[in-house]
Amino acid sequence: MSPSIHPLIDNGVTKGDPNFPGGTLQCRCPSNQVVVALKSNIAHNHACGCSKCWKPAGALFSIVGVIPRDNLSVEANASKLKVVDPSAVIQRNACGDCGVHMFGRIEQAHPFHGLDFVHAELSPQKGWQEPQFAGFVSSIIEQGYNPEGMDAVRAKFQVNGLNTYDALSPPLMDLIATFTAKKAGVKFANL
Ligand SMILES: N[C@@H](CCC(=O)N[C@@H](CSCO)C(=O)NCC(=O)O)C(=O)O
Ligand SMILES: [Zn+2]
Ligand SMILES: [Zn+2]
Repeated sequence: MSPSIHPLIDNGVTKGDPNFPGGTLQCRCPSNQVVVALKSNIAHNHACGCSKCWKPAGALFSIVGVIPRDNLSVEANASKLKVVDPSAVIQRNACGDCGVHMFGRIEQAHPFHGLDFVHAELSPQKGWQEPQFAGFVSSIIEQGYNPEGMDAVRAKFQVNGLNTYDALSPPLMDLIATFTAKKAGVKFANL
């Protein structure tokens, strides 16, 4: 049987609307939901196998994308938000009642500073950017996934048109390396 990666991957990836204007995210409480407004589409949406990103029950992977922090505002029940792990680079603000992560924010100097991490599946609107790749794939082993099943996991992503990486995608890794090089004062040259 093929592994259950995430409902948005298992049933085939649905393309988003390239002109999607944004929408809202809601937590999963039956009442008094935390509501977050997003003023644009997300970017770099990806499946993440790391141990820290929120996943729906039964899923091996999270689906998470980024949005400029200025495009995100909490519209209702902000008082329910709690930072899951204050020592993490990404400060994941979760609903203290239902546990879903509403947004992750980076407050320190970091290549992704200014971008918030969000889960579009918490939105009632359709058209968000579809997942573009799978990152931190090998990290699922750290959470107890049998290493013998990894070929099947990677194959399932490939069948759905998603490349797999054990960190992030090449454009994001290039951003991280550029930030690190600039901080060190490296001068770029066409060697
Ligand atoms: N093996 C570790 C990896 C954790 C990790 O580095 N996660 C990345 C990706 S999260 C979304 O893409 C990261 O940037 N983490 C920073 C943070 O979580 O604060 C594990 O599985 O835990
Ligand atoms: Zn909630
Ligand atoms: Zn992650």
